[in-house]
Amino acid sequence: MSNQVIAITGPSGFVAKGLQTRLRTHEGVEVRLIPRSAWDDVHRLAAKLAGCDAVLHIAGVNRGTEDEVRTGNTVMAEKLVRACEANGQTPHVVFSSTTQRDNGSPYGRAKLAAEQTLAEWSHRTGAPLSIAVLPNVYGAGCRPNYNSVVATFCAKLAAGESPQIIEDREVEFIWVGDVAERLCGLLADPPAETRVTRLEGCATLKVSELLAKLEDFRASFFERHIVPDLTSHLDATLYSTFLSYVDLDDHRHTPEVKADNRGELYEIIKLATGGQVFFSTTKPGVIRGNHYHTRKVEWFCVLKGEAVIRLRPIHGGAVKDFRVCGDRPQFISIPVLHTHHIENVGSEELLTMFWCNEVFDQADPDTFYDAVA
Ligand SMILES: Cc1cn([C@H]2C[C@H](O)[C@@H](COP(=O)(O)OP(=O)(O)O[C@H]3O[C@@H](C)[C@H](O)[C@@H](O)[C@H]3O)O2)c(=O)[nH]c1=O
Repeated sequence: MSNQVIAITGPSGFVAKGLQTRLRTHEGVEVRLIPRSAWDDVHRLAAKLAGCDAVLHIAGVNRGTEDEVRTGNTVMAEKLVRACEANGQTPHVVFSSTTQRDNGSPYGRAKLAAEQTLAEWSHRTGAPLSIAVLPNVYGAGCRPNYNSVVATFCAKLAAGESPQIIEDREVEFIWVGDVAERLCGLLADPPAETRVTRLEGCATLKVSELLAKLEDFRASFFERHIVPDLTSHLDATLYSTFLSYVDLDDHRHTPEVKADNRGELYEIIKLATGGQVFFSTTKPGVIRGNHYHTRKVEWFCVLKGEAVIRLRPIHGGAVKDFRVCGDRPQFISIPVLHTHHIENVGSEELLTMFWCNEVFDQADPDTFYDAVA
């Protein structure tokens, strides 16, 4: 795609923004944004499109009166064709259509008619045409209360409101980043004949299942302060989408301080599947620990100060010393059934970061006192 001029219609929409984000990484590609105002006059549109190698035609109207939906889809395709004809150009057009193209709704009919207009032009002129059929797209930046249940639910939940299930049907979802990747893939491979590509979503969920997931994200973020299980692509992208709707003022988290005469301890990052990250301060000369675990593993990393970490197998064996200092951070992993402690041997406060594979549970801490030496 290098040295190509690529026009994007509907550039303020979130799918188009996802494409712009992705195309930024392609060196030598010039992206030309076609604003809505250009569509008022075919000659102005033609001037904007002149010299373009490809057009990512993303602009469209998804909701509105029948007339608005027709004008915003079918008539736009007609204007695109006329503008290309006025320029005598045959750019590769990548058109974003919808899985609703076959459902007979005004929107579906308008999209299908737009496809047909473009296909007829492509057939007549030899211009390459790629039609991408998209399921329900979600991602950061999608306007709530418009045409995305994910955006509407995320915005409401993040604002402390309760979304309503209007129709609990199954919906196929695709993440905007995947749409951008797939559309760029089509863009890079102009077809000889009109090509219709159905973009598969990453999951199909009932609206109630989606709401349950997002409600869990809300509770884990605002109440439990824990990162949920993000192992699946759907959950990872839905979670990042949800967080993008959270007011920036709500992104500050203040952990509880657990202080005693040894220093302070803060649990900072808790992960439903990955345990927790925490850190402590330790006063000079003070020892923390002198305990072992039967199932938990921990990693220690001194970030500032000087320390000795000592381990001893509880069923017999010598004490092992690790001298560590913040000037050259190193992780020491602590095996189970090894009693251990950390001693601040420096003259200043010690700052240590820890990871444990379990979130600390006061009712079941798996921590047993046994002095190392
Ligand atoms: C917004 C919202 C939706 N819903 C339901 C209604 C629908 O059955 C389902 C999905 O609704 P939406 O995401 O609004 O839209 P949708 O799935 O009907 O349509 C979407 O699908 C794509 C294929 C189209 O191309 C897009 O343009 C988009 O409109 O969620 C609720 O129950 N509560 C709500 O608050």
